[in-house]
Formats: sequence, structure tokens, C-alpha cells
Amino acid sequence: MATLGAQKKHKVTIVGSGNWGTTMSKLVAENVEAHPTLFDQTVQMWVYEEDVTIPKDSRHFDPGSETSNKPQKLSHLINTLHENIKYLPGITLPPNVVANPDLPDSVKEATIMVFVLPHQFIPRVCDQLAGKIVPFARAICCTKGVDVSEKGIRLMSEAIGMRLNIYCGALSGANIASEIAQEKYSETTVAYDPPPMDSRAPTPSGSPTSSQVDLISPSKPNPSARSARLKALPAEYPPLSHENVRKLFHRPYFHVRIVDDVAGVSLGGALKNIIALAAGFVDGLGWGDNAKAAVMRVGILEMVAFGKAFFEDSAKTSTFTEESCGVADVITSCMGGRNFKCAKKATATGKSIFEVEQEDLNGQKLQGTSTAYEVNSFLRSQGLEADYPLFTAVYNILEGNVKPEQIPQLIEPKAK
Ligand SMILES: NC(=O)C1=CN([C@@H]2O[C@H](COP(=O)(O)OP(=O)(O)OC[C@H]3O[C@@H](n4cnc5c(N)ncnc54)[C@H](O)[C@@H]3O)[C@@H](O)[C@H]2O)C=CC1
Ligand SMILES: O=C(CO)COP(=O)(O)O
Repeated sequence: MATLGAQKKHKVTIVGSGNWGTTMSKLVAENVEAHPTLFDQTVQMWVYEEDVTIPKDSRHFDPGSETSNKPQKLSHLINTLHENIKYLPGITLPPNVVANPDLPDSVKEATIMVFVLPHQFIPRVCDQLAGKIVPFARAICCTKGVDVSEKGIRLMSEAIGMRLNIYCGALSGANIASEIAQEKYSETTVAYDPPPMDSRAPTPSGSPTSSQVDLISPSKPNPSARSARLKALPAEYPPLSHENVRKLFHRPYFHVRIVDDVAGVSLGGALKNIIALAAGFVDGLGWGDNAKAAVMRVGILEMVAFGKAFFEDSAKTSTFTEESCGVADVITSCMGGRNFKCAKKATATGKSIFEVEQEDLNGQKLQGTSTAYEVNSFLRSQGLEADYPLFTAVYNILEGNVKPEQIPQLIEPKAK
């Protein structure tokens, strides 16, 4: 590992290279350069490898060049063009971002891992990493989603932390990636609250397998007892204090507020995607801004109620109302997010949203659709679908059981 005298530096890997993943790589790479005593100067970015042909409208397309017309590895294109032409076209990446298609190799010396994958891929990727990471590494989850199984629900940060046996915080906010990539001002919320770690505690021989990992259910909130098994950061590394974590993410155009509420930050990011679908459905009907505001109001109330009901020891109402990861993210997502835009187009054209996602997003993934299914399956298992009429309506629209036109009746409070 790179050292400065006795002081070691943190190596950072971005696990993911989509629209937000590539944007995070850019801003983190700028920050490691700005703080050379804290961070190693190279930022690895894990790329889910695929073959990509340079589009004809790309500034890198050269009609005279043979390679321009042939599919090439995305990681190779990123490293030679310093641009992710598929997922973040038109944005130059700093030269210290190194795309790496080999997952274990990309994290091999990382003391900080930033997870930015669509949430459905997190469990499989973590299982591939188990036992291959620096045991005292820490993670920040920028993914928006939840992890639901028949046993219960857990946050994506918990899914990562438990699978890899490391501490994992969360970053979420009103953050449309393309705007941040263009360095337009925005703010975000980072939740980072590692438990005190006992460096004398025995280190587990490897990360627990999925079957050994306890799920969080309403009756069993965040199992912080596991903190005794986490490994402390060796003293030769700069502490991963709030101040140093902030230095990793804060940019003049990307303002960071740090809080302790990992559950609130994670849930805000996950649940707003369902609300954005509802906003898209009513907008696609041509119903205007008042209708959008109505579903946003009901959705925010359901988001807060969900946090209270299932993460009562952790999620704070103030996180939803006061921080970028709550109401502010609902607003931006219902104006310009992909979930909103695809739901709107699906309603307006009569196509299914899954078709629109395939046709319009060029490989980018919606998170609201699968989250609506996952949240519904969890609510149904608790017999609580009726308490969350907007979340339930979105699920039923996706399933074709009801129509977007029925949203007003479906979310109207029922007389007791
Ligand atoms: N794009 C945005 O504006 C923002 C996105 N987010 C969240 O960040 C997370 C990641 O989203 P994006 O970076 O935008 O991704 P994206 O939706 O732009 O791209 C999809 C990514 O998934 C990868 N992928 C496809 N199949 C895979 C597989 N089998 N295993 C692993 N990876 C695979 C693709 O290579 C690509 O990198 C999501 O949870 C999203 O909600 C959060 C804030 C803003
Ligand atoms: O999370 C986002 C903005 O904060 C992006 O939302 P979409 O995935 O709907 O584009």
C-alpha cells in the first residue's frame, strides 16, 4: 500500500460505473487529488464489462478509423478516451480514474469502497468479494433500493456491511447524476456513524455467507451487536472521521452534510423512486403539477411512516424533512429523474414501463419498479398494504391490476 513516512493513505475503489457510478468516480478522483496526504492518487472504478461501439454522434467517433466502427471493451474505452461513452457521454474523467473489469482486483487494496450499483446486483457482487477485501475496509453505499426477502427487509448499506463484515454508511440526496457530472451545484447527505470497534476482537476468518447473515425484520432492528466483529482501522491510517469522509465527497459544486441516520438516508433514496413513478403516471395523463404535488405529499407521508414502522430505532423524521436525501430528493426525482420520465412516457404512450426502460435508457436501470415490487411483497407479508395506499397503487399499476386514472380514489383516506 502507498505510504507517506509512517502514514498510510486510503485507497478508494468505486464499485460500479453506470451514470451515477461514473459521476462518483469523477468527483472522488478530484477529491483524492485535492487531499494527497489522505488518499492514494489512483481511484479504481470497477466496470461490469461489456462490448461497446462508439456512437456516431460521439466526439470520439472517427469515421476513418477501423476501431471506431468495431465493438470494444468498455473498460478499455474508458481508460483510453477518459470518458464513459455509454453511461456518462460527453463528460471527461480525470486521468486518475482507472477502469478495471476485474472485481476482486479492483478492490484488492481498497480501504474505502464506494458502492454505486443498481441495487439488484449488490448481493451477487458482494458475494464475489467476500473474503477478498481488506478486512478493515469501510464502505459507503450510494445505491438506492432495499433488500427484501421472505424473512424481512434490510437497507442496502446493511446488505453490504453484513455480507462483507465491514462498516457501511450511505450517501443519498437530490442528485441527478448528469447535472453533478456537469458540475452544477447540488447537495447531498452522507450518513456515517461507525460503532466503536474493538481492535482486540478476534477477526472472523472470512465474511459470513448469505445464509449466516441475519435479516432485519420489524421485530429485530439493526443488529449493532455485530459491531464487535468489525475490525478497527489500523493506527497508521488517517482516521475515517466525519471530516475526512467529507473530504472524499465534498466538492465546490457538491455540498455534503453528514448525519448519523443511515436508515433515514437509505430509505429516503429507496422509497422516493416509488413516488417518482406515481408522479410520472399522473403527469403522463396530462394532469399537471397539482396532481404531481398531491402524490408527492402522500408519498412523503408514507415514506416517513415506513421509517417509523420498520426502522423506528434508527430512521428519524427530521432526516426525511430536513436533509437532501428526503423531500428534496422526492422533488428533483419527480421533476427530472429516469423513473419519473419512463413512467410518464409509459402512461402517455400506452407502452409498459419495462419496454420504455429498454428502449430509452441504453442499459441504465430503473430502481423504482423493482423497489415497488419489493416493498409491496414486504408490506403484504406484514398485512399492511392498505396502510401504504400510494406504494400499493404503484405496485398495482405496474402489475396491470389498476390504471393510473384510479390513483386519486386509491390514495383517498378511507372513512374509519
Ligand atoms: N443516475 C442517477 O442520477 C443516480 C443514481 N443513483 C443510484 O445509483 C445506483 C446505480 O445507478 P447508476 O450508476 O445510475 O447506474 P445505471 O442505471 O446508469 O447503469 C446500470 C449499471 O449496471 C451495470 N450492470 C448491468 N448488469 C450488471 C450485472 N449483472 N452486474 C453488475 N452490474 C451490472 C451496468 O454496467 C451499468 O454500470 C442506483 O441504485 C441508482 O438509483 C443515485 C443517485 C443518482
Ligand atoms: O436518484 C436520483 C436523483 O436523486 C435519480 O433518480 P432516477 O434513478 O429516477 O433517475
